[in-house]
Amino acid sequence: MRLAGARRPGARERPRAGRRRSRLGRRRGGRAQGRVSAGGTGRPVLPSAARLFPPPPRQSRNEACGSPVTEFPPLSRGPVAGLRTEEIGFAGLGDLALAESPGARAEVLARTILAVFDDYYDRFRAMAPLAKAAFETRDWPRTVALSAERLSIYSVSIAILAPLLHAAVPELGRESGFWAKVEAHYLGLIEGRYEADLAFAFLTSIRRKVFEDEWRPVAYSYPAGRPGPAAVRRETLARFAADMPVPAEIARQILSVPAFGAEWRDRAGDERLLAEAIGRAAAGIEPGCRTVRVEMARCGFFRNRGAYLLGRITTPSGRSAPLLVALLNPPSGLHVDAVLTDSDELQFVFSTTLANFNVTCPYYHELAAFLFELMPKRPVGVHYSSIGYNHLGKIAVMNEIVGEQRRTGERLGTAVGFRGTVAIGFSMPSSRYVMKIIRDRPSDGYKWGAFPGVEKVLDKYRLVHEIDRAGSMLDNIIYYRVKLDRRAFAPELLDELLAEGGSTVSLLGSEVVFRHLVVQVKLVPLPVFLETASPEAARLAVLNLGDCIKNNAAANIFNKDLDGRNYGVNPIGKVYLFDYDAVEPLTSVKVRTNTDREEGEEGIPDWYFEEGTVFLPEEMLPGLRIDDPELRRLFRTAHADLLTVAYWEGLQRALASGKVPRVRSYPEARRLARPDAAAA
Ligand SMILES: Nc1ncnc2c1ncn2[C@@H]1O[C@H](COP(=O)(O)OP(=O)(O)OP(=O)(O)O)[C@@H](O)[C@H]1O
Repeated sequence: MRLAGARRPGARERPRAGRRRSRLGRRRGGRAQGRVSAGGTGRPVLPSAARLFPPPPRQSRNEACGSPVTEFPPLSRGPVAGLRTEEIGFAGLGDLALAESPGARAEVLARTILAVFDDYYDRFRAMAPLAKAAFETRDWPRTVALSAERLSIYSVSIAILAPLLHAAVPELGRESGFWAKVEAHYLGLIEGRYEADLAFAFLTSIRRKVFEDEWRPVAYSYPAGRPGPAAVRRETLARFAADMPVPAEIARQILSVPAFGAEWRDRAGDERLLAEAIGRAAAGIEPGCRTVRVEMARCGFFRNRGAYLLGRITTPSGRSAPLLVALLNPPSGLHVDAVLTDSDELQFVFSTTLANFNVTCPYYHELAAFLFELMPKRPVGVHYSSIGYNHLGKIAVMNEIVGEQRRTGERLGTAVGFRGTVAIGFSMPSSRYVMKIIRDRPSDGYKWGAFPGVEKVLDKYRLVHEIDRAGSMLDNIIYYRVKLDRRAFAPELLDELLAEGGSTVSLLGSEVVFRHLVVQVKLVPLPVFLETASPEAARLAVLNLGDCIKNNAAANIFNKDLDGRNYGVNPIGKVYLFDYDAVEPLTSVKVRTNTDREEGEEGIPDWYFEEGTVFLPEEMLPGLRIDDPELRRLFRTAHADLLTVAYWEGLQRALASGKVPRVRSYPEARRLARPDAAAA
């Protein structure tokens, strides 16, 4: 971590944790240089000149619809309401007493695990219709609760069942061949099911938990006995065809796909506007085309206060554009808010930096494949995660990384950019991912006093995975007990991993075993990006950096290490925070100013001695590592509010009172132009 707003490492004093008001604790030389302090800082602060009622937080430039940001959740998860796993686990295991042979016991165990999986999967699937109903009835707290429950239900089921199995089936730990028997029975039981791969992944998760075993990607081929891909695809996508100009009738059919049970504000008007938008997109990809085909996923995508319909527009020459219809349901009624037809814009709506979608379609492979066709710049594994199949996404991502390595023969080496003091980042040159581990101890240059330990840092990464990342923080996939081929590592990296992360990394024959491994999508670290970017791209990145900081804040996430090195730029120019060891709830931060100063003890401001994180917004700019004076000016002008106490305190008040700012996920310009738009 680095100090927010800090100069280059070494250029300023490191704040000490827990500094108190004391003559011994004061700094010499007048002005303290601390922008954000993990411990205390101190010097007098005059009553702030901040306005009592600051303007509401500005909406981010790169976003535009309506998804409320959830509040900062506690680190520990509560039980999932109504989960029957424990009940089922006990009931199933009762039959073990009757089963005498190892084969019979293995079968009972396989059936028990499958019953728990079925319970989990039933509940998981029930959540999408519930999310749809919550959207229709505007039950927003329910929507947020469902989204949180959906994220945790898989791991909670496993966490409950694994110790039960351990206690009830002692031979699990003793007899090495017993698990193979369980697996063989289980495979027989799930054969032919559509969700067999998910069921199998569930078994391996249980196995990993029971054995505290190393983790290995589940390579499970499509099981036979369920509809083949073509048949399923026909069921997954609805198809429409029309002559140009596109008639409103086509739009009517598209809007009927999820059969919304809510009152429309002006359905006929929406049908007309949607048809026009489709026609414009078709003409855009093939000027003068006479006909158009539209394929729509036969489901609704629900997230926070929004619902989305997803499809593709194809012209006679075979050119195509994605189609995303964004709907809102405010008290004035259900309506189409925006229509998007650009892949990069869709990519942002489907970003895993936002909450997952609840999707009313069970065919997750076909949906993930369709999403990949529409947004090919994102790895396919990430598409599974964006529709809530995080575990399959996790497997797909690991398979992709292993596949990338086999295909390119590249080796894992230290990631491009600054070496972290807390983490070691590594990747392959053409990989789409970065992996990292947390060091046993921070390296020189660590600025935050006592190191809280590897687990506490991982907790922060887990926390960010579990919240709505407000379109501004990368998701983290955390693997436990994963092993990778030793030959994939550059020797210097391997030496560093073993030396600096010995409690996490070890060698096991030809494998490197990790107790934890964080994987994120690879970005270009901001300072590296700015070194080579065109002036236009650099300007956009600097503007997006400000938006990113604002969206972090709207999610109640404050990165006290406000240093440009912790932010990265993706292929479509968006900026995200990727380093989480210095994140804190914004509501716990003390926002202070240097400009208004009370007479304090020997000219030292009171905040210098305050406990906790003290943040001086006016001093944040130097730390962002925007070296070009023109770009710095641009940031200062476009994001002047970020440099004020009023902005941050206003946001803190909004968060504290539950008035959580909305995060928008598509550009304002894509909203449908209506005569009543101002009123909406
Ligand atoms: N998602 C990512 N995309 C690209 N590079 C990354 C990513 N995550 C990490 N890196 C690289 O790995 C390095 C270390 O990662 P990270 O910033 O998380 O470490 P850290 O020790 O927490 O940093 P700090 O010392 O600022 O606390 C980064 O400086 C960057 O070069």
